[in-house]
Amino acid sequence: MPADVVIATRESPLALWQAYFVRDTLLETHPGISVELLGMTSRGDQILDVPLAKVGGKGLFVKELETALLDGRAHIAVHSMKDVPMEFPEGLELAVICEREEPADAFVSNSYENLDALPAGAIVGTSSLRRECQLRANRPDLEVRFLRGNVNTRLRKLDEGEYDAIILACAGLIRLEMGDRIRARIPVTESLPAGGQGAVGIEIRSDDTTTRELLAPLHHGPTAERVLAERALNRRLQGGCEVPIASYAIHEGDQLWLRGLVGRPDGSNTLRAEARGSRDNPEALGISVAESLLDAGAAEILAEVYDR
Ligand SMILES: NCc1[nH]cc(CCC(=O)O)c1CC(=O)O
Repeated sequence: MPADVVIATRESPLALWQAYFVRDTLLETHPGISVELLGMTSRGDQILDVPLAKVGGKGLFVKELETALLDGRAHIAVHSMKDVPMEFPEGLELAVICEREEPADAFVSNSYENLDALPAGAIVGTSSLRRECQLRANRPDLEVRFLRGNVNTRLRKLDEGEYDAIILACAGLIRLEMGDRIRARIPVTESLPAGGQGAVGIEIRSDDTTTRELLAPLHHGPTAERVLAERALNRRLQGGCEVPIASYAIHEGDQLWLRGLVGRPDGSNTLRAEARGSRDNPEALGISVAESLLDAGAAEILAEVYDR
């Protein structure tokens, strides 16, 4: 007997945490149903030594999970919202967005308290072009070096002394119970987060109303408003977390305040735009901030990144 809900999941520690979180919440909300995990190894986890933008970037992590949904081997796929492509394949859609964890980037180091404490020439590990461009713009004297792999691999490389510090998402560390590795939360004014960072989303087949109803209680409206605004910005700029685009929304009274950034990875040109808008129409806000960035020259910067 297949379970009532089969969750397709990657097998990295963070992906498994997210899948178990959704399973446990479903079981609490609907006592008596059965939930199973279907693990799959994503190509994104295997290719460690080249930038994501070069290996098919968008959706690398997501594709195998989506195939399992379309084949009927699984009912849902659980994703970090910042890794989910802006468009869904025919027949699939985002059903819910769960409550956001801390969205900021984390400064992680065994020797230094925060970014300001790093001496000139210190080696900082990240493979995110978004983190790199902001880091270089703030601290052109640092040396940014490439770093990929799952959270544990990155921490190991730091501990082995390859880097003076690394930048990770606070959310991943907190979820993996390694929040004590966060030496400093980097203010969003210094490292504006990626669209969707810290939020978990659940994808289903569009025609699967049974599963959609089971999932409904997991939806967190305020998080969804923020993430929809952020993703609308990314969608208008046609790029996700593999390109140097940041997008971050918060509530301010009954409005949403969205800040966006596009930067040259070398830190030499960083464009910023922001706007406030109705929380009833997050998409319109995302598009308008994206258009301000385009007016300022974002398309040229992004084209350079894709050509590298
Ligand atoms: N691209 C990998 C990835 N996808 C989601 C997270 C962290 C957790 C989250 O944002 O929900 C991470 C690791 C990182 O950026 O440090």
